[in-house]
Amino acid sequence: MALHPLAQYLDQVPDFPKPGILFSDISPLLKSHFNETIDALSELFSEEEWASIDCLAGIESRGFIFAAGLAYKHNKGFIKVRKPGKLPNVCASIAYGLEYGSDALEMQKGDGSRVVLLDDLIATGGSMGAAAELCEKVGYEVAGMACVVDLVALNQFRYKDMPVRSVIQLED
Ligand SMILES: O=P(O)(O)OC[C@H]1O[C@H](OP(=O)(O)OP(=O)(O)O)[C@H](O)[C@@H]1O
Ligand SMILES: Nc1ncnc2[nH]cnc12
Repeated sequence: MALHPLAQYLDQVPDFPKPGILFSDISPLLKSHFNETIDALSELFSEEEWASIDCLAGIESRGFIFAAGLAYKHNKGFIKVRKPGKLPNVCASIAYGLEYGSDALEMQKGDGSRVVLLDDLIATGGSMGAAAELCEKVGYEVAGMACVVDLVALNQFRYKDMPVRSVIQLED
């Protein structure tokens, strides 16, 4: 598959934040092509799908940027999936591993809304998987998952047979 034109605005940084990690930095993309990136994420879902979605859930911190942009574009609510110790009235938390470490995510109680989970990038799928599990644990229905960049070599991630949709697929 041809590389999406927005891929040229990613900066590939070797050995960050740890030796051996090739970090895909979205900073140039955010600075010059934010609207185009939100539009490309939006097109990953059909009009019918958007009509059936209640909220966008962003995974702290880079996921917040895209979930908030899409929430505004589609006039939907925004839900925070936060790192530990930041949210009051936490309903549940979950520990997970990611490409360069481990962490935990926390959420407040859900209300049965249908949510789409958003992040900037999927590497091992640890963060997205934990967030999806947590959404269901606190009482949301996961209607979809999406990110800007999929590091395809690092994951074959599925949550309950649901793929993570992505704008840019980086093969290596
Ligand atoms: O698929 P995975 O192996 O889980 O890696 C992907 C996650 O790693 C990064 O988050 P990070 O925890 O570095 O937080 P940040 O968004 O605050 O930079 C990125 O934003 C994803 O959430
Ligand atoms: N290689 C990578 N680049 C940017 N963010 C990441 N999060 C996890 N792995 C990453």
